[in-house]
Amino acid sequence: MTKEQVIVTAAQMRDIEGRIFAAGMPVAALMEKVAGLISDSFARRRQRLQAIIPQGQRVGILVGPGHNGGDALVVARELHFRGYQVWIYQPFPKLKELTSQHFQYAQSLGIPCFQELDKLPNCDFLIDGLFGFGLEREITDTFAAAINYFNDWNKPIFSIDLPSGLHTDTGEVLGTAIRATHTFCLGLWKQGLLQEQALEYIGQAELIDFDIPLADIHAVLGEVPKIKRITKTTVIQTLPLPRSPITHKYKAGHLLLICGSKRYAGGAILTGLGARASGIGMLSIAVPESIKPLLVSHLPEALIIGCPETETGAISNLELPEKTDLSSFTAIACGPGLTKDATPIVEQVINSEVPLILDADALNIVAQLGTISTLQKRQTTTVLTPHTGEFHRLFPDINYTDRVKAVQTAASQTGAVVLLKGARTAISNPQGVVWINSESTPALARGGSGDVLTGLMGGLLAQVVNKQVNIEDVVATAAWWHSQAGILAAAERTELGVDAFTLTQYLMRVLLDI
Ligand SMILES: NC(=O)C1=CN([C@@H]2O[C@H](COP(=O)(O)OP(=O)(O)OC[C@H]3O[C@@H](n4cnc5c(N)ncnc54)[C@H](OP(=O)(O)O)[C@@H]3O)[C@@H](O)[C@H]2O)[C@@H](O)CC1
Ligand SMILES: Nc1ncnc2c1ncn2[C@@H]1O[C@H](COP(=O)(O)OP(=O)(O)O)[C@@H](O)[C@H]1O
Ligand SMILES: [K+]
Repeated sequence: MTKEQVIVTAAQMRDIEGRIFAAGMPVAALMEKVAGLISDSFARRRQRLQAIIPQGQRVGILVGPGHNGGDALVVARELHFRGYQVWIYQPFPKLKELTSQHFQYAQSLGIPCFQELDKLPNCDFLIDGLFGFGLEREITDTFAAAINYFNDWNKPIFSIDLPSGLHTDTGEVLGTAIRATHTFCLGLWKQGLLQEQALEYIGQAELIDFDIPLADIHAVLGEVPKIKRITKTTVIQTLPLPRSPITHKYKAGHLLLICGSKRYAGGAILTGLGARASGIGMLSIAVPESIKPLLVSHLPEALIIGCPETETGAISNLELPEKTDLSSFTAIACGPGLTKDATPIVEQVINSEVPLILDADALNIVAQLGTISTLQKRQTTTVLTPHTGEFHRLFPDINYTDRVKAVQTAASQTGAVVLLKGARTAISNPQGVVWINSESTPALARGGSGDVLTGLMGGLLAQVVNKQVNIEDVVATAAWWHSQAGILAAAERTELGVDAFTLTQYLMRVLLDI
């Protein structure tokens, strides 16, 4: 486990912090260290912003009553000595002791301090140290008004630990919250920063590592924490790289994709292209007979299985080649573009004993058949990849405001690994081990990008399923890879330039970078 993978709640962070202090680290020394690191990072970022804000020397520091405010005051002092024009806004009648001492010292240095909004001078940046992980109740009255006022300034805001007003664990807005352009998360990632509802407030998030001993993290979270961020480390451990020099095509997985209909032919192509990018040894794609020529022209390396079709152009029954049955495949991915008319096909694959990914229409069909009763029958690996709408159809009784809890419940009820898609995709296995994909791009919010993910994941699963890997690690690796391709593509082509086909062309580039 690396520190970049760790995710903590406020209570866990407090316990970890408590152990450090109990071991002898003085609170004031830790605050100095943290604030020094923040000041360095702020100065580096400000330099990068200089092209946009040429003068950029005037900094307003927002100070709260607790140690988040203390951090901010040390940053104020540091920036003052580095030649910035600093002022402080501190409206609270009572401060924690250490914070109060730093406030007194800042005043003695002649840094202007204000309690009222209408007296504040102009500035180029704001640093937000109003509340950190100590915020547990709604912000109201003067303090809420102040936050809204600063948001309206439209200046870059750098938040210390998390944007003031966000709940540390759920990411929900407690009354109102600072809309930061940048967040310096201190020590370990707070769970709230990885929740979708917090995203509009965080801006760019950066972890400030202040050398928390791993032993303290393990003591509080256990040797293997349950909820983690997906990072390159997991991905490198999971990818089927390097390949064995003596492998052959049948050893590198045989994936069966079941997808597409006359109406949704493109979905089948995108799923196939996603699978192609995974490096799969053998790829078979079952589609309705009438779209077979189209698939052949896009994926000449794949075995396209043309199946009999319904009047509506959906697959009516799986007609596999001679001497082949479902057990001939190492994995099956089923769903994109199928339409609901393919119900018998979905029932058939669910009854097989092959590792199975269900997506899109296959999920809607499962919901109609009865999610839990249908999936509990399965003896082998099942992966479900719903977006929020599909999730709701599958699990109408699960509240998904806390997406982490929702995905854990869904996985435990069905015995499947569940991936809940979104801006911050969350993945859980039935035992509640969760991965959160914390780097992505809204460029992916386009029809067809989920089909690419299903193909990619199917291809990975088929290659590694018989090796000693956790299925949730494979699913997480596919999600990470897919998002990184989106990020890379958006960097070169803007957030509007990443259609699903283009996305498939960037998948391989991600691997070159690792
Ligand atoms: N973890 C670490 O290792 C390190 C942590 N560090 C820093 O400490 C921060 C945590 O500090 P913290 O515990 O003092 O809490 P913080 O978030 O500053 O604010 C709580 C204060 O706000 C008040 N308050 C609460 N709600 C309110 C409301 N709605 N409206 C008005 N007031 C409200 C509450 O007062 P009370 O509840 O008593 O009224 C309390 O005084 C952390 O985020 C990080 O920046 C670093 O310095 C070093 C390394
Ligand atoms: N705002 C966003 N930020 C990051 N990723 C997103 C965002 N919106 C959607 N995505 C990703 O894009 C993909 C969309 O999948 P899905 O909704 O199944 O699309 P489709 O069914 O059209 O292929 C998912 O992987 C999802 O996580
Ligand atoms: K803050």
